[in-house]
Amino acid sequence: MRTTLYCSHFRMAFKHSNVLVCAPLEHRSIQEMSASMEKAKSEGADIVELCLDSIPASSLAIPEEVGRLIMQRTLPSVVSFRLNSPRITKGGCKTTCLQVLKRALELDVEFVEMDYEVALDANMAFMYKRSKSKIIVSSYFNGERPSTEKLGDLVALMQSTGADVIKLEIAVDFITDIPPIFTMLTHCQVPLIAVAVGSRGLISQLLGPKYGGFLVYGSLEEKPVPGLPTIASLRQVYKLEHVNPNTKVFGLISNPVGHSKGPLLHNPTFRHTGYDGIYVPMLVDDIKKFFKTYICSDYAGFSVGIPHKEAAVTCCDEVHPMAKSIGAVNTIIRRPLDGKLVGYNTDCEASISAIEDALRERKFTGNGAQTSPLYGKIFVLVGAGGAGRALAFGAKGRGARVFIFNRNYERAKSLADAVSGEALPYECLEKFCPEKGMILANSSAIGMDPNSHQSPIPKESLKAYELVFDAVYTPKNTRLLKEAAEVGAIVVSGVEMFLRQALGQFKLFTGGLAPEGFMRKLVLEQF
Ligand SMILES: O=C1C[C@@](O)(C(=O)O)C[C@@H](O)[C@@H]1O
Repeated sequence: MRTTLYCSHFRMAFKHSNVLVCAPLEHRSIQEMSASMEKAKSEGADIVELCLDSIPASSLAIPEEVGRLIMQRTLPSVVSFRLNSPRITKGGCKTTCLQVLKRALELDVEFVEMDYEVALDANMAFMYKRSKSKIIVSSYFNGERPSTEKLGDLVALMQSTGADVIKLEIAVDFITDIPPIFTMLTHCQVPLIAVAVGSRGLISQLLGPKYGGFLVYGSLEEKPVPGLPTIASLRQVYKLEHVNPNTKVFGLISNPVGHSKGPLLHNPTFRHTGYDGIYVPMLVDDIKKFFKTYICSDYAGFSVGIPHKEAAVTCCDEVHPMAKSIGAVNTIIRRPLDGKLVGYNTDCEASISAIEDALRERKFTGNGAQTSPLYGKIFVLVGAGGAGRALAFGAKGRGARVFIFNRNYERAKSLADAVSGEALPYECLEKFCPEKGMILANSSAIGMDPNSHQSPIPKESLKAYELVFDAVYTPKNTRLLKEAAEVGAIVVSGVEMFLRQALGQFKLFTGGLAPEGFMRKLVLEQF
């Protein structure tokens, strides 16, 4: 009880309310660590972890240097020296470990963190009982997926060492390995830090405050760590101080996922509209397994990105007729009424309306206000994945003649058959020019960061097109769009499609209206 009270008082002492953001600092020298502490402070960290085992023992002068670092700290600190941690490849030296921790305890640094094995050392227990420092006792699992029961037993043992805070770090291979960590956080009676380590572990940090985690780790802007959010994103994008046990979780299921601007758009919009939600990137390998694992009603809605849009159809209990005919879902809602997963496609209307508006606005000479400017046009589509399907069905629905080019011809053929279009071998794209003034739409990932030097088609061939659209939105101005503009075509950026599909999603997520002006302004600022 004393500990719990202490910890909540400790948290309240911070300017950022109930969520502590901790920057773990791993460096080869005390000087670098000191400099990083200043950066962490300026980026908005509440606390730093001085990971002293990351400094080679030969260059670690204890007690002088370590003492100086602690005494001159400019942020509350955790001094850690782990024998069993992801940082150490050869295994740390126990003598050095004990000397470092002893020095930190003598100086009453705010927190001292040690491995469970070290905490069992009678000498150490004696020392930490005489210090004002709070003790974090930690355990690290690599390769093993401990069950919730095993974790529970371990926490009890760790607690019996007199720990004030327990820390569990579990290396995960898949996002579906994370839920036992959330279960532990929810049920644990002592202050607990429980995190999944690795690139698939990100949501264990972002959702930690929902489940009552003691703190959240964030990396420095200049030293990103896979699976750790940057401190800046925690402060400016996710604003975890708003997250509470009732917060609804929305996520982008995609692989890769890091390129997405979705979190930058949906999170501020939730706050702007007063909706209690958080939108997080979910690096998913197996979408079926994902939905079998994340069954809680708090996981209220999802965007679906590459390469999962087609497989997503089979994960839903119900699919909107338009998404069904397209054969791709980019939005899934867990219907509050009965918990059923319902799939939609907001890509189709988003992309086609963006193209139509650009034609109407800039060039269209008219075939009647009621008719789509795509009517009767040749619509050349590159790519036949989930986004390609939405474009092909949309264009066909507007009366365009659809031609599909895809590296895998069979996929192009099957989509072409579905929209009564024509599939052609990818190699023919360059010379394809049955008439001038065609529409070109790239739905493949060609040209997406980090491959922004690529384009699906040579510049010379673009002269045959009146309008060129690129579903890629990172970068905003892809090579394809730059070259299309240079040859005089109307260009429509994937950013416009991204915004419009997100507007549709936001309505489905919240059951309310999407503030279009606010979201458009955000998108313009972000890109
Ligand atoms: O294609 C996209 C883009 C997206 O995957 C993203 O990058 O945020 C989100 C999806 O909903 C959408 O259909």
